[in-house]
Amino acid sequence: MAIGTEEQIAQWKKEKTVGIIGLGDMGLLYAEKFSEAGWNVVACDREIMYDILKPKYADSKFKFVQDGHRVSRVSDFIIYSVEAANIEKIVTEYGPSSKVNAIVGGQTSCKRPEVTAFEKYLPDDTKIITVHSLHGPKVNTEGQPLVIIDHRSNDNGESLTLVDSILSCLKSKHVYLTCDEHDKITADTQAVTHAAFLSMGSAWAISGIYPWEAHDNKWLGGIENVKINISLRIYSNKWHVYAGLAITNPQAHKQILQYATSVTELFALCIDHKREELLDRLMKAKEFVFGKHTGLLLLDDSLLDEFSLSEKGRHEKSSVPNSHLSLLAIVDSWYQLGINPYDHMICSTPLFRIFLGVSEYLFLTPGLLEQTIEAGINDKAFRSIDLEFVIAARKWSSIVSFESFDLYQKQFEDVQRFFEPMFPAATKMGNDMIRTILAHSKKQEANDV
Ligand SMILES: NC(=O)C1=CN([C@@H]2O[C@H](COP(=O)(O)OP(=O)(O)OC[C@H]3O[C@@H](n4cnc5c(N)ncnc54)[C@H](OP(=O)(O)O)[C@@H]3O)[C@@H](O)[C@H]2O)C=CC1
Ligand SMILES: O=C(O)C(=O)Cc1ccc(O)cc1
Repeated sequence: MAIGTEEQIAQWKKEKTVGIIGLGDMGLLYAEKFSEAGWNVVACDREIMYDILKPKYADSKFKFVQDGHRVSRVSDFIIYSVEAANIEKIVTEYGPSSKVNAIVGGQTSCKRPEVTAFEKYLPDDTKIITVHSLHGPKVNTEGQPLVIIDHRSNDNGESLTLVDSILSCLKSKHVYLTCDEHDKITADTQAVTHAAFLSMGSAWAISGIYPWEAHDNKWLGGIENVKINISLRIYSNKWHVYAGLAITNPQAHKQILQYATSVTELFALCIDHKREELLDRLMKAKEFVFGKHTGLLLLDDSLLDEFSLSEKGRHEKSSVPNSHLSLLAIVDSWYQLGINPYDHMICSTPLFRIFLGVSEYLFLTPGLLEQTIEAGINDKAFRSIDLEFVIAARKWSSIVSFESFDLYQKQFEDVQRFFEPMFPAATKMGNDMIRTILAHSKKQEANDV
């Protein structure tokens, strides 16, 4: 990271303006952080919302204006923090108002469509340096990966130094990539992670199950708490974030399809009682993904026992062996696609790291994988929910490959309604759980050095 000298930054804070178009969760996070750090910030939301939102931002440190034209005209670094599906339309509208020589970027989760819109609609004098914070708005920005893509600046790093300096107040880890490197990595990491947790939520909802309440202790214990809390965390968010990330990234379609295929094939091996074939396939996947693993595990199951959404779950310890189809399938997908998930750690979201952590725990805890395979083959207790999980994984994959934002929204919101009453408790529990996991993984990193 090349940030300016103290004097240079102090001077820039007097002269330069940062513009934010779209004051949703991420835009507001940036506007508040930058203005608190002493930068001049001008921000807007949808024009028709101006009068309604004006009182809300009256006491803010940033200046709230009517629309993206007013942001663009005065800003030296403009960030579009809007829905991915609307990026082209919004850049068409405000792009031509960009200040001469401004640096323009965005926060959308897939960069090719965003950069294509910038190339098409921004004046030639503008520079394109775009960003992506690899975490949600409720996560502490400190130490999280922040991707920066210097796509068009041609000024020997001068614009990049300004951008790095502005972003430095987030205290994130700056990761420099090209647009296509970014989209490939996020397809490998985020898109498949979301597909798995979305499918779990769909399967529970369609079966009318609140897993933390199940009388037969099927979803008790640390790994189960992770599945429940992360799934509910995703469903408590806005559907367009996940839809945009998966649908607009062609590289994600292939990964999500492979995940659905792995889920289906592993389930078929279980119900056909093809034990040897299942074992052989999972051992190959284990060797490919975890063969070179040394040191401590990212996660410890017992660390997570207390994060149950039910009183009973926090106190009772006797869980039943689960077939863990969702976790077996992710490791199988990585193997089938030749992806080493550890290669992407530098550029990973908290949810991806947690998903890798529980998969690693399942495959590397002595005896657990064998117990899981046994449950998958012989225990009928999880059959019906596993069947719903297979259907859900395939449904999500079809929706993404048909690029249907409408179906995505409908499918997402159906499940969202089912879990809605639990969101306040799940958000609190999920935040505590993620904080514990992140603190634990920092300790592991220190131990591994
Ligand atoms: N949430 C997350 O965890 C992360 C999201 N991202 C990405 O960042 C972007 C923003 O996400 P997020 O903040 O969560 O989403 P939000 O929906 O909270 O924010 C988007 C905001 O942009 C507003 N908007 C829409 N059209 C315009 C316009 N023409 N002019 C000005 N504002 C407009 C929206 O208004 P309205 O609601 O009325 O449409 C909304 O307030 C998305 O592309 C998302 O994929 C990236 C990292 C993390
Ligand atoms: O951590 C995750 O995967 C999240 O769900 C939050 C998130 C959503 C969209 C992004 O572009 C980046 C992070």
